[in-house]
Amino acid sequence: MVHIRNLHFGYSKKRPLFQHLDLTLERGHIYGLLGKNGAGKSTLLKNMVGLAFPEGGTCEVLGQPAAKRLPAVLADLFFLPEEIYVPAVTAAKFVEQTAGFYPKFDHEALTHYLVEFEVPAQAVLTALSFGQQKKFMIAFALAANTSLLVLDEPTNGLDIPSKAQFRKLLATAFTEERCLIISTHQVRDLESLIDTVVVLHGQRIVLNADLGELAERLTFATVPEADETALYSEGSIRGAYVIRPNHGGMPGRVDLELLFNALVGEAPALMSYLSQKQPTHEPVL
Ligand SMILES: Nc1ncnc2c1ncn2[C@@H]1O[C@H](COP(=O)(O)OP(=O)(O)OP(=O)(O)O)[C@@H](O)[C@H]1O
Repeated sequence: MVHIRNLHFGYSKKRPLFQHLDLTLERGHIYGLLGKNGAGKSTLLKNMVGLAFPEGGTCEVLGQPAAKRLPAVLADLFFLPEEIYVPAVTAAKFVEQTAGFYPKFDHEALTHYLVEFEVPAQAVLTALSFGQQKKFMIAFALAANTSLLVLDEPTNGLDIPSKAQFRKLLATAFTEERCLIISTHQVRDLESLIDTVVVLHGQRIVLNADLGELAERLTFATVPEADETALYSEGSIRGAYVIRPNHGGMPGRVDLELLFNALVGEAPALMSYLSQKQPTHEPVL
């Protein structure tokens, strides 16, 4: 679905944002793209959807260079940017004017999503609150039914019930034919939704791993004191949060926040442990 090889990109020559960046995304997965503020998540997504152009390397989407922005590719991908701008028309008018660009657009699904999100369908879009506008666009993005759906910080501006609703609707709209990538720096918003975690750090992808596999390989715990078995530890008022190897125990919950902190803190023991085995669908570390 998305094949990025040896991507080089920077807004200025002096400050490259990506160097030797590789990433593969496949159908049937919901990817969570995590990275610190300014790591380049939005920029990476823009390269994928043909709104930023690689300086070196290749970025292919649906078998075509993303930068070509071929109509057939654009009809089968939807990109929802972090900042949204809606026109001063009703939802119905917006749908009438734009749904035609997406051959698989599902009008019934849109009605259902708008009801679930409690977005008034008759209102002029610019008269809606920012959160309501965002929910309208998320509903539209899901209903467009494209093979590739790229959502940049979709939960920004959503209240707590809407975030839960967002996770529910996304899970409903997902099929094995689709590939979803969602960026966030609010790691907890994606827990229980994504199946694969992608971490962007230091100009490259430092992790692209299946959550089930991570749960089999790692355990996350709070202990009175970290010992030498910890691959990574972080002090807390209750003791220490630790990541340890899971030696054949039951897979538990992956603490995405702790894992993220470890990866961007460049925890060498964890990096080395994870690199010992090739994950199923992308080189890690
Ligand atoms: N159009 C642009 N022109 C010049 N620099 C830019 C442009 N867009 C982004 N940048 C810079 O590129 C870097 C990465 O920005 P980007 O928005 O991709 O990061 P991000 O990981 O999405 O951040 P955040 O989590 O804060 O949204 C930042 O230093 C930013 O200032």
